[in-house]
Amino acid sequence: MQENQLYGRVTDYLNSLTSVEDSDFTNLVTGKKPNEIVLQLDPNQIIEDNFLGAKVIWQAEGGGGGGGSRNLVLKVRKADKRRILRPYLQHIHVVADELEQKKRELKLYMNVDAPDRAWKPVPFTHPSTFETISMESDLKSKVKSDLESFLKAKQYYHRLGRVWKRSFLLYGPSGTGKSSFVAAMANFLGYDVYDLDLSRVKDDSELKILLLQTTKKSVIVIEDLDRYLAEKPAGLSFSGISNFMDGLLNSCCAEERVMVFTMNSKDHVDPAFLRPGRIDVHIHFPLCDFGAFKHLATSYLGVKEHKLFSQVEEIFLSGSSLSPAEIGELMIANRNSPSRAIKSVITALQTDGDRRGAGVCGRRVGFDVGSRKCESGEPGGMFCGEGGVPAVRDIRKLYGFLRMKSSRHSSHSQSFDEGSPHTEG
Ligand SMILES: Nc1ncnc2c1ncn2[C@@H]1O[C@H](COP(=O)(O)OP(=O)(O)OP(=O)(O)O)[C@@H](O)[C@H]1O
Ligand SMILES: [Mg+2]
Repeated sequence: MQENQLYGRVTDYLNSLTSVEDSDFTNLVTGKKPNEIVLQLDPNQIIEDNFLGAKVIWQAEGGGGGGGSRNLVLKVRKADKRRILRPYLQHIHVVADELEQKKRELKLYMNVDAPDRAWKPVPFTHPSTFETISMESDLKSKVKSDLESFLKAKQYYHRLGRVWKRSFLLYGPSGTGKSSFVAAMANFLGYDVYDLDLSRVKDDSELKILLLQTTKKSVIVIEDLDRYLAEKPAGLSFSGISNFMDGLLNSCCAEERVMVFTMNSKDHVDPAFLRPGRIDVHIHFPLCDFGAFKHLATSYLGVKEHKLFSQVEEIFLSGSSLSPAEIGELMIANRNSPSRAIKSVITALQTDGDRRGAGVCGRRVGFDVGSRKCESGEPGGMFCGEGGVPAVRDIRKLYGFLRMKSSRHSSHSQSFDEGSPHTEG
């Protein structure tokens, strides 16, 4: 009568294999999340898997009447059995853990004022994902693979005697998608979010305590750090904040933290806060360019081409720009008529957007990985991606910047620099 937990874990593991998708048939069932569809082994279906060079076969055997199968039979060649069986089962446990982590309900913690002075959780239900954020797809893949390699790097960090954390700086004008991107990261990792409001923190020791109270597998976020630092706060010291950023205290008791700091601009921030090691990856969120506009038009209006596009492109090239949030709102408000939506964007670009984009090309769009990139085997520096329009691409190349293709509010080009904050030039 007791559920065999291994059965559930192996089932989750098998349902996640690409070979399920590749097979001639399988079952489709609704998942726990809205609109989620899960592939599920059919009784009598045979699935292949590979592990350490050995082929293994799983067969689900029907358990009569109830629909789902009740037994799973694993077939391994005799010659491979001794070598792979235990590590293979261990591998299934590890993958099942990761899948479980991704399925669990996430929480958003916020630090509250006296008298509690502690984290208060609420369910984290932000719908943002990397798919819903418009951003150069190359950049998006870089961020994803960066996060994935971080997740796998526990031994590596330990060997170096480093705290197992990764820090990101997201910077760019308002409405370019920085906060949405934080939510997308948390959803991607399946991590809880700790949203730290520094203005509610009394002093360095309270900051330390808050850090110690965070749990592993979490994203710790400080929004608008530039604004906070510019106000020259009385309670917190430089070393208090930088120790927090370094996660020093956490080295004894907790790991797997992703730290994210957002800023409108890093121009007036003490470079010591941004040095490699303290911030591993810099991602710039720029205002829209024509490529980003087209991406928004595709997602918000369902329009890939339009006769007004050439006029829009010209306006962008003349130096006008708006944030993805501003353009997105106009598109949502006029979503029933793409022509009207695009005309409203043109009007807004001509009035509110005049010259705002003048710095966009010159100021980069990129994805710079700082020094940490070297640790993961990649050279530090800026990666260059493709733009959407030849003329724009040329300008980007000229400045050596990588531009994000789409953005809505915050989409835009981002620079993802791991390691060297100066890569943006
Ligand atoms: N790149 C983007 N792709 C899709 N939607 C975006 C993008 N950028 C912004 N948006 C939309 O614009 C709105 C505002 O974005 P967001 O709050 O993430 O911007 P922000 O950069 O954090 O702004 P602020 O600096 O003012 O906090 C969100 O509703 C989001 O959906
Ligand atoms: Mg924000």
